[in-house]
Amino acid sequence: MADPISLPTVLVTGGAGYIGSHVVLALLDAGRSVVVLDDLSTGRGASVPNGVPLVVGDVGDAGLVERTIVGHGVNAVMHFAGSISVPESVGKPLDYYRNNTVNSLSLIDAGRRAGVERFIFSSTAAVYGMPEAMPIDEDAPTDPINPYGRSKLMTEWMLRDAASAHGLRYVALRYFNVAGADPAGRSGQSARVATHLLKIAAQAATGQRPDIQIFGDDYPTPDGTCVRDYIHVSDLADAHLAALRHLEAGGDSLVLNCGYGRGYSVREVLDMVESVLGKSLPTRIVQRRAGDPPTLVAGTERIRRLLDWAPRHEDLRIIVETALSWEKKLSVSQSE
Ligand SMILES: NC(=O)c1ccc[n+]([C@@H]2O[C@H](COP(=O)([O-])OP(=O)(O)OC[C@H]3O[C@@H](n4cnc5c(N)ncnc54)[C@H](O)[C@@H]3O)[C@@H](O)[C@H]2O)c1
Ligand SMILES: O=c1ccn([C@@H]2O[C@H](COP(=O)(O)OP(=O)(O)O[C@H]3O[C@H](CO)[C@H](O)[C@H](O)[C@H]3O)[C@@H](O)[C@H]2O)c(=O)[nH]1
Repeated sequence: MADPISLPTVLVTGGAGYIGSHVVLALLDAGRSVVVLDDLSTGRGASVPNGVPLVVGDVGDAGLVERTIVGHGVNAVMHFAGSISVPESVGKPLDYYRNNTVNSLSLIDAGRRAGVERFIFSSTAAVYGMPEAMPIDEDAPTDPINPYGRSKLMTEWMLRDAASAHGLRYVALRYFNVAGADPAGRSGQSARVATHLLKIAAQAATGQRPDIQIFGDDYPTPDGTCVRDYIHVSDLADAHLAALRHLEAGGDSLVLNCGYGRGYSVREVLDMVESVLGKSLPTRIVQRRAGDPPTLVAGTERIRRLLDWAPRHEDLRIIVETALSWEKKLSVSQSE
């Protein structure tokens, strides 16, 4: 294990949220020291482990960011803080450009002024829009179809240009469908407003909603429902550590997909939920949701090769089991 004294602290923005909290755990497990900056707009203070400093504030507050970097001896930033709902971004585009693009600009610039040389950014498969060829590799055209995807792609561009001009190096990770929970039960998806398929299914499984809507069963896919590449959140966290090690070893800037390269349909995911539960759940076929591509599957050759990343939780059953265990734990703690 690395000596925590000899390695600089990592600033994790959005570390009180779903994915950020799993990355904080992975960093601690690897013996790294961490400081979290989060405004708790969707995250929970309780998701930040005891002993990890939590700075409550806005990632767009450049003075606060610089003081945090200098005060904690930070030399790498992992940037998760942002707004994440595609449909909300269509109704409130300027909020998304402000929180995702403008605040990222402020963070990158504050980091640069304070001497941060390594930056890892949460990007998204939404930058590809409606791609034709599957699996999607990183050289596929980027053509996002909503403000969320555009707000993230602009941040990738800012990082690319800042890297050329100012010597920082970065890894932009384009996540596909993140799901599951820490296998040790320390964190999980705790969003107050659920939109993701597996979170919705977990809420139905724990009696928090009467049924699950399936958004369309007339897509050009084997069973008519949309196909997605679900990646376990702890494997995604490992990818962040691998990206950090890559940058710390002097590696070049990279843009990488994060997925497994294998797709499951909505029905297949719900079948697995029912198999794990040992009972069926009420489902309803409703209209297609606007903006859903039929199939999104990541090309993963690049991340496996360049980061030497080897996922440990690739089995859909593990993703579903960990998500359900977390939801049970959360619903018990919320009812207490
Ligand atoms: N969940 C997914 O499937 C998915 C897919 C692709 C990309 N991403 C990206 O991953 C990142 C993390 O997503 P998540 O699912 O953990 O969401 P989340 O909402 O659980 O986490 C976001 C965190 O950022 C914080 N935050 C938001 N705006 C902030 C601000 N201005 N200043 C400080 N903190 C702020 C929130 O309080 C929250 O803790 C996001 O950037 C998201 O766009 C997520
Ligand atoms: O109640 C639900 C919820 C979802 N779905 C379906 O399940 C699939 C997965 O939907 P999610 O909302 O879980 O995830 P998305 O594929 O829409 O979105 C994910 O991928 C996007 C990129 O395309 C963004 O990165 C986004 O943040 C990330 O969660 C979609 O076909 C959706 O229509 C349902 O049928 N019923």
